[in-house]
Amino acid sequence: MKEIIIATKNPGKAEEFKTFFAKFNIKAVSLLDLSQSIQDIEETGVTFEENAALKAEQIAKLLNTPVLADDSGLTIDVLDGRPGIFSARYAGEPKDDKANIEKVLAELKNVKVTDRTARFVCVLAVATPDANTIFKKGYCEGRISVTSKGSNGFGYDPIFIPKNYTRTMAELTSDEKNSISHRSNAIKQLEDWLENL
Ligand SMILES: O=c1[nH]c(=O)c2ncn([C@@H]3O[C@H](COP(=O)(O)OP(=O)(O)OP(=O)(O)O)[C@@H](O)[C@H]3O)c2[nH]1
Ligand SMILES: [Mg+2]
Repeated sequence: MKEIIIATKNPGKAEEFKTFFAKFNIKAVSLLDLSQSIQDIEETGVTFEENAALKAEQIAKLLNTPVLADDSGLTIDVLDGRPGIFSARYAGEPKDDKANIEKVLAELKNVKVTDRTARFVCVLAVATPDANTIFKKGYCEGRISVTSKGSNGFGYDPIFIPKNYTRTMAELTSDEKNSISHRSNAIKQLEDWLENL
């Protein structure tokens, strides 16, 4: 079976990549699966693209093999796009999904339902040792709920209601999330590349 390294230490993302790539008969191996410990890559970029490239290119160089990285986040219109590239650590170090959710809900406390529009963004970068890095971008439109609901998924899923749904992303099954998510919309654009892997 073909394999690809996914430069992530986020177990929620890793699980989603394994499910997507199994459909292409490709085994997705995350940094959590490797026996050697890999240092954290500093995400010093100012865009999703820059951070995805930093992760993919540094790990591709280290392992001398093609590597895919995902930089993603939630952008909320009334917060001028925050938390954006800072989504993982919006409430500070260490990374804490629950604290991030509480911070967002507090910031949107007095914001009415129609003004709570937001979207998830996912940028994938594929780095190979001897070719230019390629990028694909996917979105998922929706709005921020008033309370946190559901226990599937990760991150902000319990407070994100996708467009045309009444349940939060964390109340959807993983198949439902994977059919509409920002990550699946980005991966769909990689299909040709995956077929030639
Ligand atoms: O509810 C969510 N459903 C999703 O599907 C999703 N995708 C991204 N996010 C948020 O954005 C951060 C990414 O930051 P990020 O790209 O730097 O990843 P990360 O630091 O978690 O892991 P790594 O891949 O860098 O190792 C994550 O931690 C989450 O807070 C999501 N939240
Ligand atoms: Mg990160």
